[in-house]
Amino acid sequence: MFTMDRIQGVSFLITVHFMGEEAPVFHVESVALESRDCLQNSIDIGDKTYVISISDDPKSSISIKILDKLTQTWVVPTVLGAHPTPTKSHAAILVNSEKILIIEKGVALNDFIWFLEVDTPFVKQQCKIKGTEVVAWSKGVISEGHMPIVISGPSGVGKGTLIAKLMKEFPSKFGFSVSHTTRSPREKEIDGIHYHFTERSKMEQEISEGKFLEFAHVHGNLYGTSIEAVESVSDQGKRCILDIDVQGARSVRASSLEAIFIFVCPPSFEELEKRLRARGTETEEQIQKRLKNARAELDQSNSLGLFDHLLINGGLEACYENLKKLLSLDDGHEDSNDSLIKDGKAIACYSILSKTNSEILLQSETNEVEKGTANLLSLDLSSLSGGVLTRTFDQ
Ligand SMILES: Nc1ncnc2c1ncn2[C@@H]1O[C@H](COP(=O)(O)OP(=O)(O)OP(=O)(O)O)[C@@H](O)[C@H]1O
Ligand SMILES: Nc1nc2c(ncn2[C@@H]2O[C@H](COP(=O)(O)O)[C@@H](O)[C@H]2O)c(=O)[nH]1
Repeated sequence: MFTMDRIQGVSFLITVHFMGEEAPVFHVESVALESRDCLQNSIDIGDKTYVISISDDPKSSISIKILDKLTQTWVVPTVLGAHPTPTKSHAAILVNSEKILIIEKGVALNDFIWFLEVDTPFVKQQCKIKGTEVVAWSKGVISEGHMPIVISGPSGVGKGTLIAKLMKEFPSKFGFSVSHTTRSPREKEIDGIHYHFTERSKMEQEISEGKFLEFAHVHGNLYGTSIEAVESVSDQGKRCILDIDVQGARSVRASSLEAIFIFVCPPSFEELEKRLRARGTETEEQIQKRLKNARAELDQSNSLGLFDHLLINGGLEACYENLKKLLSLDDGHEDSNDSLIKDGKAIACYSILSKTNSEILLQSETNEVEKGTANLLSLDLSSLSGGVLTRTFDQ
């Protein structure tokens, strides 16, 4: 049976402080830290205590037990998601009432930050579906530069064309989230590459099993993004691109996947119709349906807090350049943490130094300075709750 993997997409910004540069800022308002690097950590949230222990079972690296303090009963929850790499020592700290941050020691540098989701919307939904206590692992992704990108816009506006250009120019940086759909393949579409073409009943079954991050009825068919589709892109160390409709974008916004949301607009409705017809992939009836839906999607593009960027696809080259600009790909910009992330072989040895409402500060315990890696890492907690991104309107 398919086991559900959680998305490695709960991302947060990390500021890297190098020794010998700015003196580190210590926060007077830091909470007293109860976290220790050890085999077992326990975290209190409301009436529950979450006990996080190194497991004897080699299949699950860390085991979770929950103590209900009112009834003094223990529950072993259903644990969803790809588990952290087995390790000998970890530290845990409460981020907020929804998530516990786990810092693993002695694992690859790109694999040491994990969240145990205990009461996120995703976990609440899964509790309802399964009728049991549920917790879910999600992996911390370092920096906004690795956040998945959600691209929406009316049918025929050029989303697929823009994505294809991006993937062609940056094949090792981006990976496409292959959606499932119940629509029939077009002439040149390949199963598993453009879509996973599937039967409605099979897809509905998998949706009910919680295997989908989002799904929507679009132009008379069912479309959806499986958790595995996003997970398999991040497993390749690539930034995931999702081409989904506005309903799907809304669902992703409400999920625990931190992403950048871009809406692509046509220069005019007439031009949209022209492109849709010129593509020649739909019947007249389907074109009419897609144009009708396009009006509704365009109306929703301004929904408060939904899209971070609106891109107008007038001239293709100009629009593509704007897309690259807003993804900081135009100026040789290299993410400040890339040196840290690329070195998957380096071993993490960070402990939790301080926590405020807005950040958690980690300190390296080894002398990483000579190796050129970070001595202090600041985890920006504001981006854990949706990340306020600047709203740009590109022409
Ligand atoms: N800027 C542009 N100027 C003119 N034609 C364009 C432009 N961008 C894309 N096109 C053309 O418009 C048609 C629709 O583009 P595309 O298939 O990429 O749209 P889409 O938004 O992915 O549609 P759908 O949501 O239906 O998959 C294609 O034939 C493409 O070559
Ligand atoms: N909500 C979702 N929408 C999706 C997904 N995959 C594609 N789409 C959107 O569907 C329309 C039509 O696509 P087409 O390939 O039939 O032309 C388009 O707007 C896509 O963005 C998905 O997984 N979820």
